[in-house]
Amino acid sequence: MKGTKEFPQCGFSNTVVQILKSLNVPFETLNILENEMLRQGLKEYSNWPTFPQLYIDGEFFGGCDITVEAYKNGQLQELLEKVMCS
Ligand SMILES: N[C@@H](CCC(=O)N[C@@H](CS)C(=O)NCC(=O)O)C(=O)O
Repeated sequence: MKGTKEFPQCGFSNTVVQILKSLNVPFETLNILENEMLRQGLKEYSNWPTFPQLYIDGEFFGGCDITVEAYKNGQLQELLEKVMCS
């Protein structure tokens, strides 16, 4: 993401952080603004051109829009429950 969970530096990144915090799930963040190699490398790895990028259980889930949509329709909560209980 851009910034950290303590100090998001972009509104899109902040939105995803707030969703994860509201769901009370453990998560870590990496600040791509501090690492240009990570910034470019993650875009290639996920084949996704922007940040934030949410990974759940090591798998790319989506950016901000996808996360918000999945949160609203309950799919995000469902997936997180599955992953946390496995
Ligand atoms: N629609 C995107 C919004 C995120 C976005 O547009 N991020 C831009 C601007 S903060 C970005 O990461 N651009 C590539 C870059 O800065 O390397 C989403 O759903 O995540």
